[in-house]
Amino acid sequence: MIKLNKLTAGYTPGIDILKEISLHVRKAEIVTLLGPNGCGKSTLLKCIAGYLTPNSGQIEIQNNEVGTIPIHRKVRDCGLGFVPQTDNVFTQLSIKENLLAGGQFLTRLDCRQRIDELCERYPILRKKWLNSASSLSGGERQILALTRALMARPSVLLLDEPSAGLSPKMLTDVFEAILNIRKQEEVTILMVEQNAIEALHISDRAYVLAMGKVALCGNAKELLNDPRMRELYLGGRAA
Ligand SMILES: Nc1ncnc2c1ncn2[C@@H]1O[C@H](COP(=O)(O)OP(=O)(O)OP(=O)(O)O)[C@@H](O)[C@H]1O
Repeated sequence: MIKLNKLTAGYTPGIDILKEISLHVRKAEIVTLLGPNGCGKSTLLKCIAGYLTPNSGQIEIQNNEVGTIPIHRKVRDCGLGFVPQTDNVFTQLSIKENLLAGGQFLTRLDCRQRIDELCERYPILRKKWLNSASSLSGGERQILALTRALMARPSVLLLDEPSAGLSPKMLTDVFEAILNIRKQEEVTILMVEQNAIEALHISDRAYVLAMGKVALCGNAKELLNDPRMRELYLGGRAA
């Protein structure tokens, strides 16, 4: 579903942030990208999403090479949904307007049906329907961001730190929503997370990046108990 082959990318000519990264995410898997600050996790998502063109290597979504396709076409034509870490909702717009923006490539009827379907799942959206998104709590805003991305029925969802800034209770709610999205939509999910232990508990597999390279990868439950994981990333903490 997502396949990267020796992906190399950076922001400045001659300086590679990502160095020959190869990874894959199978259909309906949840895979988490972990690693210390600045190792390139968000850069990797930006490359897959189409904000950054790779210097070399291949990016496949649903077996199609998409390395040079810009984000709006990936969303419209390639089944991509992307929830960035910041600015992931239009705070000046209402909940209704945010969802309509997410459904811009749908027909009017399909858009209305999709909104009904998602509001049934997340009643808070209907409850605050005409309120501005800026009035939502952090957790509610994250649910809106996820829902807006789901409007286009993506087959692949990229999530950049969905738990950033959330309280433990909200983190649990958002991670539960992510698990439900996988179940209900059969969507393939690649997410970047700093809350490693909690993220590993809801993931199938994980990759740990260090200095722009894959340092470790494997089954999420096994990684939780892998001493190399503790050494590399958890600062010696037990999982
Ligand atoms: N727009 C940009 N222009 C130039 N350099 C950038 C840009 N965005 C990120 N970088 C640099 O790329 C490197 C990787 O950053 P990135 O945000 O991908 O790391 P990260 O692993 O997601 O970090 P964090 O966990 O702190 O969010 C860092 O050295 C960062 O300073």
